[in-house]
Amino acid sequence: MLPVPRVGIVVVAAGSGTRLGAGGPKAFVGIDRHSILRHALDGVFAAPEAQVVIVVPEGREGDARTEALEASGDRSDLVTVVTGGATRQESVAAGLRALWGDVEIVLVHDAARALTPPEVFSRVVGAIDAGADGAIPVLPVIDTIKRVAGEEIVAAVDRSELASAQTPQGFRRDVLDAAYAAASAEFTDDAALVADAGHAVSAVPGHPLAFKITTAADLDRARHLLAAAPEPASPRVGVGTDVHAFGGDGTLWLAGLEWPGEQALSGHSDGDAVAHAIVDALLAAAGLGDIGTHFGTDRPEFAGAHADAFLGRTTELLREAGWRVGNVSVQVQANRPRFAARRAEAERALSAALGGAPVSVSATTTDGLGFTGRGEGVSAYAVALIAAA
Ligand SMILES: Nc1ccn([C@@H]2O[C@H](COP(=O)(O)OP(=O)(O)OP(=O)(O)O)[C@@H](O)[C@H]2O)c(=O)n1
Ligand SMILES: C[C@](O)(CO)[C@H](O)COP(=O)(O)O
Repeated sequence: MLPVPRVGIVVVAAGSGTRLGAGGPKAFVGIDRHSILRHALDGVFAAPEAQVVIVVPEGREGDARTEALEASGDRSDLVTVVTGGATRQESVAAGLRALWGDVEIVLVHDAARALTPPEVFSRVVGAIDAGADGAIPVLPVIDTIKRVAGEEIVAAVDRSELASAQTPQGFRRDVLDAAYAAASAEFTDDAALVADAGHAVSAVPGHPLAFKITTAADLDRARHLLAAAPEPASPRVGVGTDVHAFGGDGTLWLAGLEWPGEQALSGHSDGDAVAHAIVDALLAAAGLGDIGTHFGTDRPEFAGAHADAFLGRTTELLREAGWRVGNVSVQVQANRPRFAARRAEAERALSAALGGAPVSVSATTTDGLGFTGRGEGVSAYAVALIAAA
């Protein structure tokens, strides 16, 4: 039974695209061989795991499900598709009604911001986790701004007091639900609606790639950016390290094995430094951040989790990004446990967790030097090779 995500992402894609002038709903216009919606969903599914509610024009629900199946890999169980309304706000409201009861944090994201990098989602969730009622990604205003009356320039506006709002815009679920229930006016974004309900909304750094595809020029810009994006060279290598101190509760888990009679390692998970070093090496090779990006302490489902959970999810993340695991080499630096008799067993366990990719495990001591030599903890160093799937 997979854990229910505590984050819900409402992807609003029900707009008509009038300003784009493509003659149909903007979300289904192609940037390249993929639609605006598909590119948006690729970013959503590379973000921390969430329920994904996709809001689309009436009659396009089936197309949206197809896009979602392709973007979500084998996580289509996280996807709900609903029909939008006449305004963005009505579409968001329809999406909110489809959220699961366990969802505590809601991100509302414009499908039109199709190239938004995953780290923007993480920054917004992090701000809510840090206590904000709401948080939105913003960019500084770079043009000189004027106040106008028709064709008359009335005054200059101090751009240092301004910012350009992007999405995903994130909120505590109870705050957003209450604000939408009380809304008595139309707002162009959810931050304005929540602020009108009396809540403070914080700003986090946005990203230039999170621009909204509104006009034909924006679509050309997106097409040029994707055309210019070089196919990532294959194969690629990554390196990862991890350290954990002894002193944890229960039994030692290391290199995917349980070690009865040995001191346990401490940490948010089971402290398996070997598995965590491999995770960092694989994510580094794929350019997908690091273990904190995807398995931070804000992810309760990984509290106490063992190697198979970490390595299985990492393998999924790589697959979703178009990579497969080539092989991994990892070295443990510790006085205990003694690996010689169980090295092959460890290699089998780690390989199984990586979908069968070959894993070599070696172990060494530091001849009494450093914290590992004093028996205070364990270090692990991993190198990973990945290739285009
Ligand atoms: N009734 C609407 C209107 C907008 N949106 C979504 O809200 C986001 C921002 O809206 P915008 O960029 O204005 O999209 P459109 O409304 O399609 O564009 P236009 O205003 O040019 O018609 C888009 O992802 C759009 O799909 C929506 O879900 N439902
Ligand atoms: C929500 C939004 O993308 C934040 O900048 C923007 O307000 C959408 O505005 P639009 O008028 O619906 O394009």
